[in-house]
Amino acid sequence: MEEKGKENGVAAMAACYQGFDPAAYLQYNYTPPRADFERKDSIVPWKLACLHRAFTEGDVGGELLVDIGSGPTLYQVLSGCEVFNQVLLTDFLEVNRQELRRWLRDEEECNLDWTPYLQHVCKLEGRRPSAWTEKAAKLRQVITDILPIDVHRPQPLAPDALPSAGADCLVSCFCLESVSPDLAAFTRALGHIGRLLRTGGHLLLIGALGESYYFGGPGVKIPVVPLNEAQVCASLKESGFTLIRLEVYTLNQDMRVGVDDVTGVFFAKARKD
Ligand SMILES: C[S@@+](CC[C@H](N)C(=O)[O-])C[C@H]1O[C@@H](n2cnc3c(N)ncnc32)[C@H](O)[C@@H]1O
Ligand SMILES: O=[N+]([O-])c1ccc2c(c1)CN[C@@H](CO)C2
Repeated sequence: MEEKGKENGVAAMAACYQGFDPAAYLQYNYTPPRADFERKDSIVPWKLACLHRAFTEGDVGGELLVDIGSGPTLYQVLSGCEVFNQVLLTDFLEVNRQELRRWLRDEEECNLDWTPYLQHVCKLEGRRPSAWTEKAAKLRQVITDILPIDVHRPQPLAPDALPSAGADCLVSCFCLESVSPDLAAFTRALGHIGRLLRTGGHLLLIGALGESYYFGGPGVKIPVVPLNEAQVCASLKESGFTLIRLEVYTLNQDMRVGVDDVTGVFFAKARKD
């Protein structure tokens, strides 16, 4: 595609995000039924189990974990914060970075109570649920910054954001396919974030399958690149990753709540060649 065409597509996506509403987004996706810790078929417990296993099975380690496109959510680093000494959160929008800062500073006006999430991950770790306060303290200790990011730039972060060797591990959830105008841009963005990761470092990627749109707030309809498993695998390979494991969750009717048309969720663990 012509350079102009690529820039127009990316600019159009950025315009869609101007109406993104963190509180609504959290309400749509991070409350029951999609986040019901009593339901075996709920999506969020499935994601937390994938992340817990991936962070704790022994091959992932180092100093620095970076979360790409954090949005207003913290769940994606609840297991990783026990493995890395430093965690960086990132997002394109100031409203999301503000939401995360509010939680970090333990301010009242957070739009979601993360306690059930902290308690659930403590349980996965074999700790008593009341250890959630220790996990919250650990998170506040290891998250050292919340940075602006644009995955469509060859250098998604500010030049001095990372050590020269890069991050030891990246996690990214529902970002690339939700911010890219098409599959080619998705794959390019995957390559851009791959450059933030050291050789041999791990990427934990969660994303939507078969999704063509989602609501980022009331009336804020955001287009999504509809992905299938084969495309995810091909894009990872093309971007210099070796796939270690791919897991897929298929939504049942109860999980389709009208905020998107997602049909499945993938979890990929990969290593940078
Ligand atoms: C669907 S949300 C995912 C949020 C969170 N990671 C989760 O798991 O729910 C997509 C996020 O990508 C961010 N975003 C939008 N454009 C971006 C870009 N060009 N580069 C990086 N992130 C972007 C949005 O601000 C939003 O927080
Ligand atoms: O069920 N979930 O846990 C969940 C969480 C976040 C998102 C989805 C589903 C589906 N839509 C994406 C945006 O493309 C955002």
